Amino acid sequence: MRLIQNMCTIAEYPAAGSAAAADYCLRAAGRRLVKIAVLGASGVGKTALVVRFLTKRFIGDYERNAGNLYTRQVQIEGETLAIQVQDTPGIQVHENSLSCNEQLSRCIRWADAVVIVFSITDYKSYELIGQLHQQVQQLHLGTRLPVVVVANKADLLHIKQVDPQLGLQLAGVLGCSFYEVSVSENYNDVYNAFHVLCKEVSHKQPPSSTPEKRRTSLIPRPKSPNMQDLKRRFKQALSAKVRTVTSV
Ligand SMILES: Nc1nc2c(ncn2[C@@H]2O[C@H](COP(=O)(O)OP(=O)(O)OP(=O)(O)O)[C@@H](O)[C@H]2O)c(=O)[nH]1
Repeated sequence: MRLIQNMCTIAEYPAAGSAAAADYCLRAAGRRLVKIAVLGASGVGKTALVVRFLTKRFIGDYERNAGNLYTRQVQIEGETLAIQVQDTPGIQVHENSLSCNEQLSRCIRWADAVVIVFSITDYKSYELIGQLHQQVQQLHLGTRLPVVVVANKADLLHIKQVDPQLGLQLAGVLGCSFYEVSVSENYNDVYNAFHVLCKEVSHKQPPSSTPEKRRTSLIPRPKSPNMQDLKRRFKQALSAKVRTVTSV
């Protein structure tokens, strides 16, 4: 959708180079960077969620998502953080096994935090959560990546297939935070889900150095003059002058 593409899109499903360049720019501006991947089955409202968070607006229809990366700044506990949000293409399930392609694995590895979305109107999307969480853990062995489980489309109670309570229980078992939201009807819950994630990541990261400090460390200090060399050159200059005077 045009609106989405005009927003602060950095790259289409970033190749390692472009994502690294974007990271570099943000970090060079002295901002701490929080990278969030949004995962879930197709049609659960991932793009709608990301766009709602970034623009506060709900837009009904989107083209099928190819995976866009967006950036913006947020205030967390008085500090301005740069955040990047990676929207991912809907995940396909084949015979109950999750096919996690290379793009998706790269995206999970890249992330500092993950939002796993399901729709209360789609039981299969709920069943995917455990598998997605497992993928995240496998790709971040030895670290506990902050994960939020989001149950979306809370406004569609009349066609609900999953009791949001189940989502809450599962999130508890997996050790994740849980938010029940209606992207179409409520901005605050969406904001809170991302906010809590940013806070968790920022608490884990070391504080950033100021841009001023960075700049000074990048510019090499001039070498102190070599006194022996200066003396030698001075003597040479003097003797040349004497020679010129004698020859006159
Ligand atoms: N009623 C209602 N509809 C929603 C809500 N969130 C998203 N939708 C609709 O659900 C449909 C799918 O939303 P998308 O954001 O495109 O879903 P996605 O997960 O990005 O889909 P893929 O690109 O296929 O992965 C769209 O028609 C949205 O308008 C919600 O909270 N309530």
